[in-house]
Amino acid sequence: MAAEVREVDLVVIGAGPVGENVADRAVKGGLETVIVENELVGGECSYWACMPSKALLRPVQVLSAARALPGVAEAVTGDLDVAAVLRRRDSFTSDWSDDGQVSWLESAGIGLVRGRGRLSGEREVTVTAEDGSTTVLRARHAVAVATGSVPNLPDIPGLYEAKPWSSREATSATEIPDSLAIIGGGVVALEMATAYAGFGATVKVIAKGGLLGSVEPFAAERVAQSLRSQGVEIFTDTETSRVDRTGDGVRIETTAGPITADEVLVATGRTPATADLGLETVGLEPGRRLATDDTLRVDGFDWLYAVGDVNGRVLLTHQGKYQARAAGDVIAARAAGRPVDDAPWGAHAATADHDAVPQVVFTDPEVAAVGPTADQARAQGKSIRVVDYDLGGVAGAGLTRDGYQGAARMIVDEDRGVMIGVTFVGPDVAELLHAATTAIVGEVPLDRLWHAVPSYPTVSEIWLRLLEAYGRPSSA
Ligand SMILES: Cc1cc2nc3c(=O)[nH]c(=O)nc-3n(C[C@H](O)[C@H](O)[C@H](O)COP(=O)(O)OP(=O)(O)OC[C@H]3O[C@@H](n4cnc5c(N)ncnc54)[C@H](O)[C@@H]3O)c2cc1C
Ligand SMILES: NC(=O)c1ccc[n+]([C@@H]2O[C@H](COP(=O)([O-])OP(=O)(O)OC[C@H]3O[C@@H](n4cnc5c(N)ncnc54)[C@H](O)[C@@H]3O)[C@@H](O)[C@H]2O)c1
Repeated sequence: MAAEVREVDLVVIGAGPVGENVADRAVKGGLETVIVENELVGGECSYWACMPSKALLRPVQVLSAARALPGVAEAVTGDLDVAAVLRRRDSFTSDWSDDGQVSWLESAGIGLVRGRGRLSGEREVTVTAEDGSTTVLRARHAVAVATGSVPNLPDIPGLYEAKPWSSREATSATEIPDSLAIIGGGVVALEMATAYAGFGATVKVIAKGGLLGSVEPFAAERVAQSLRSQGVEIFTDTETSRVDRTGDGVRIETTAGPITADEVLVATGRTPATADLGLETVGLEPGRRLATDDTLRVDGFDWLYAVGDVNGRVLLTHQGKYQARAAGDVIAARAAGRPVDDAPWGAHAATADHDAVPQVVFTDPEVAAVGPTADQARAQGKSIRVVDYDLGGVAGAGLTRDGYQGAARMIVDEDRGVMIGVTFVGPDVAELLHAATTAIVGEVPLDRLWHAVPSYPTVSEIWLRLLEAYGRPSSA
């Protein structure tokens, strides 16, 4: 069967949140654009990651909040209705149908070609559909790779054969096992430990190092304490040497002794999805991340872009979509010969990837952080001052729940008089984060920040307390 050949301005491989946004911006910039998708339009985030995981976590957090509030606690007499929680989760994944997202592609003027896309030479992508038919897509201007990432499976004897869960099975489960062991101590591990413990499963976390390595240690410690208080067993600095599926579950040999459970979830990070992408046809090594400049153009190419998880810059949906806006716009600008604004903080540069990446870990308590931790800032050679404050001491926090426990840290760059990093840990801190991101990106001087008055009595009063603890610069 002869391959169909099509020529368009831009070919995007991967219709996750990032690929969709690259395509949308490029179409808005005047480019004829086709997107290639092998599974579901919407990608990992929509069906097996952000959306279903947060849909699983929210009821657990709400129940915990209700139980912490006298007058409300008395009204909550039962446990979670797990079947109802799973049904609500299904609605967020549209029952794993991408009809809605396909309609959106159509309305946005983006062409869709279903199948596995592989580079087959300069500016060329060959798509193999499920029925084996092929389409050759030739790009007049650019190819953008937005194929995301795949879970790591560590080389532990017996693990592959034991058919462990990945985050896909954990986020799409239709039944909750009585017990779940989790290998890994990162974000996926602790969010899923929170959800499954909330559903009544016995959860054991096996981390080869510490927990939540990317956040301030005091925040990770509070999450660990809370999980332990819910009955989650946490083994840190624990190596796994073997995994076997037994008649009634799994048996995991570790340096802390054997651990048994009905299921085992492996949450040990992710690898850029470049193994089967035809990278060798353009002189690149398969399996590696595609390193880019700040306009998301792959180093050494003038037509190849890599956006989102696949470039390994930041593995977060919102940051990938931020990159996508820059990439779609710059591809369109370069194609039309319009000026490119790739200076730091310019319209075509993903500068925030380096200095101002916000992330919320939706555990209970939540961790919300942006910018470097104190250790990271010191390692960067910055002259910093660290300001800590007890979040539970803020009037709004006390109103939010009785015995509110939380902490806040602000990191100030003493040479510039601006904050560069903020961490909150506590119930419902997620929505506090954007104010911090705004102040960091805007490089708002601390003496001006005193004029941004938080409403009373909200949790946002933490900003005033942090500034007071630092001291008003003009009155020093
Ligand atoms: C359990 C979990 C929870 C998460 N929660 C959050 C969260 O709360 N907030 C957050 O910001 N981030 C979260 N993340 C991270 C987030 O999911 C990713 O950063 C995001 O999905 C990256 O988007 P992407 O478009 O780059 O890749 P993906 O979403 O992985 O999309 C890539 C798409 O490309 C397709 N594809 C791959 N190869 C090919 C090919 N050769 N041909 C055609 N199509 C191809 C795939 O099928 C997929 O649809 C979570 C991740 C996990 C695992
Ligand atoms: N709320 C959110 O923003 C959110 C939620 C989930 C996932 N994510 C993103 O998805 C990505 C993947 O999450 P993740 O938790 O899988 O990765 P991660 O990088 O957060 O954590 C990986 C964990 O696995 C451990 N590990 C690595 N190799 C191991 C091995 N061989 N044996 C045992 N343990 C090993 C590490 O020590 C670490 O604790 C992250 O980059 C994260 O930012 C974000």
